[in-house]
Amino acid sequence: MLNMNSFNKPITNETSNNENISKIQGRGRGFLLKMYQRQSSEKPGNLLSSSIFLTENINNNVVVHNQDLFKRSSFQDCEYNYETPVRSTYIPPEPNENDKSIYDDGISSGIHFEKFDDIEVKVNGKNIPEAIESFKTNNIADQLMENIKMCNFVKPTPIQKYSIPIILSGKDLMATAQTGSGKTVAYVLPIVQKLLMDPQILVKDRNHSEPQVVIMAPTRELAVQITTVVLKLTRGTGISSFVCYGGTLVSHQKNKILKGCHILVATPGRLNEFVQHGFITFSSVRFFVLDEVDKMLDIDSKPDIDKILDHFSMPSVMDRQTIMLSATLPDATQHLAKFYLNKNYLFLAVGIISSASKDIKQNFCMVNRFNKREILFNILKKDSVGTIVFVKQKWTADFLATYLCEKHIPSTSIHGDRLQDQREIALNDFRNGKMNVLVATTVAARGLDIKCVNHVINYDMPLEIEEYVQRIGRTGRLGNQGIATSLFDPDEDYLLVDPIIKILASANQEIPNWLLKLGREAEYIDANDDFNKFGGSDIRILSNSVDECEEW
Ligand SMILES: Nc1ncnc2c1ncn2[C@@H]1O[C@H](COP(=O)(O)OP(=O)(O)OP(=O)(O)O)[C@@H](O)[C@H]1O
Repeated sequence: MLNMNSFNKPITNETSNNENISKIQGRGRGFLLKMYQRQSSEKPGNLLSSSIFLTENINNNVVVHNQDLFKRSSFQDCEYNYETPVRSTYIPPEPNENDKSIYDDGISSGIHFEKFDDIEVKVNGKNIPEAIESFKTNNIADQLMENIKMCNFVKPTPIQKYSIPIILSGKDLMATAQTGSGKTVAYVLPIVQKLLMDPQILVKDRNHSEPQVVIMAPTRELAVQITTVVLKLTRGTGISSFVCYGGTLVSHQKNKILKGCHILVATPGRLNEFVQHGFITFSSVRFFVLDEVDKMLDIDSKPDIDKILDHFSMPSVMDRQTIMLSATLPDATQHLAKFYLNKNYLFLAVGIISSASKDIKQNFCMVNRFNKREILFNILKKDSVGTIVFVKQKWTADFLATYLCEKHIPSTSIHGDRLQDQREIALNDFRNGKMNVLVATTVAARGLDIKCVNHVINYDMPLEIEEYVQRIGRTGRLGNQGIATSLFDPDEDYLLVDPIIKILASANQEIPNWLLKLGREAEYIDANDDFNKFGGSDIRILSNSVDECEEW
């Protein structure tokens, strides 16, 4: 039987019988918990159950974290890959077309929503259509207009003012705007309008189906969220949509896909699986969207995207419309992305490229690896409601969530080793306030639009500045104010000193003296450095390959 006290013993004692001892030295209790489970579960009658954990260790008024963790058999963390994951049998809940409650989950615009209009917008390229000031223009279909009203969208956000006419004009688009500024609607709405204006027969048979729109997202939860936006805007239009993503029962998704859909939202791995089996071909594709394009074209995901775009059935760039968006758009991504776009694509940037939203108050706290956990607890014991805590590793997510539960702070975790139903339950529990804290790895860093997020804490700093911007962007959305607190360990995070200083300066935030000092000591920054020169631009301007550049 497991006693939590055993986790406080030195690691060497805990694992002294284990032949893998050298592997797990330095690991935390979350990791050990799983090792223990693995050992225990091998012995009949010694199964570790959540109820044991519950009764022995947690007071009744505290919600228990990850009961399911104890039932799981597969655990992988970086180099530790003990078992091949089992094929998932999870069937996600079906969206009900008549369920109007989906319209309740959007974030309401905050006090700074009107200030969005003051942000500088740049559009580069030829024949730029005029921006719209209201949704009521461009002959938007009545049913679509009705759906916009149901969403409570009174006027378009700046990215929408420009992207809607651009996409309606048939141009390819690469666009960037700060986190939480309505980029999803910025492409879904004009695509739906175009499908309604020019309907085409849906091609499908018993063996395969051909979506007309493919929207790709890097994470499963984001794909599901995008599908909800699609559902909100397509209600009553006859346009069908489907989301295919990993961690769910393949045969179930296959059957659904073979029924045909106009709009397919997908994560790369599962889509490729269906494409390889011939269940999906792209001959009917009219629109191809890469959301979070910088993530989709990074070293891990690009091969999957290439497979899809190089597929024999995929129409050429001239015969499809390609749209790419992200809040963070490094030059390197632009260099890669231009090969997937028509060469006359338009480049749209709202605000400083890759900058953080000014509605997020960014705090920094210098820590070391030994005092971090206590500092986190001290922050959360004051107020923990609606907090996402980001960590680097999966086991840290489970460990911290368990630790916080022990401290009577209802917490759950989301990371890539949790089964998909567990991930969705964790997210829903956080969304509906059952859990105050969501401890997350990078899987929750991008795109997630959750009403209640007041505070983002970087328990571990990310490796890249883009991820920092994306993580803190889970709060302070749509003109609402939010707080981000980063626990900065100079020994670990020294490479981020310079980019963080620039991000803080570009968002008009106070830069802590210790951070400036660290920057100067490491000679990262020049005393005369103009921090406000942060941000990128359309890469074609540097090479003089764009003929027209207009600024609004
Ligand atoms: N015109 C609008 N008026 C009011 N709310 C809107 C409007 N457009 C979108 N929203 C809402 O804004 C919120 C944020 O939108 P969305 O998630 O698309 O932002 P985003 O820019 O894609 O963020 P991220 O970069 O983090 O992915 C959503 O809750 C959405 O419903």
